[in-house]
Amino acid sequence: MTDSAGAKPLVLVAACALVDDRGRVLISQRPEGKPLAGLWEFPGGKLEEGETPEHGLVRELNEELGIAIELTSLKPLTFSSFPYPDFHLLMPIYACWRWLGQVTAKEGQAMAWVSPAALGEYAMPPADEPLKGLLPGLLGLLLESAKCK
Ligand SMILES: Nc1nc2c([nH]c(=O)n2[C@H]2C[C@H](O)[C@@H](COP(=O)(O)OP(=O)(O)OP(=O)(O)O)O2)c(=O)[nH]1
Ligand SMILES: [Mg+2]
Repeated sequence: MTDSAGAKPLVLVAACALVDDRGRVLISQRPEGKPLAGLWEFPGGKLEEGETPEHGLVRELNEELGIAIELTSLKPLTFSSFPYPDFHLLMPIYACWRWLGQVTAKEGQAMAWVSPAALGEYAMPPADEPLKGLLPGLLGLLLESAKCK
């Protein structure tokens, strides 16, 4: 097996589908100079040492978007596990319907609010490809089964 256990570092990234009152999700474009530049992703980033996924995501969304989120507003949605050439990505993805403040591109990134059904029109990292088809149904299920808003 080429992708044997322990061969590559495991990188933990937490990401979030922020959902607005029209049911659209926020994606942002990875800037020039970063790996996977130009691709559209869910806001979030690498966890720091000792950080839980929820705390890391609250920090990242504040840094990247200037918003404040309560830990309990982050609803686990699904995850991605993907073998990049240099590392293995493990990325829990949350959904969030509630935040404080105006969503602002703090790092100059391009942003778009898109219908979950239209995610297929955007070029996203390979780790996100399976999510495109899953998200509309998963968000609907989560909304039906829990008080998310
Ligand atoms: N945030 C995010 N990262 C993703 C997604 N899909 C995906 O493969 N990734 C990968 C790209 C990167 O290898 C990694 C995130 O790393 P990053 O460098 O953007 O992390 P960061 O926001 O902490 O940025 P930095 O401080 O390291 O510059 O996860 C996604 O939907 N959202
Ligand atoms: Mg990031």
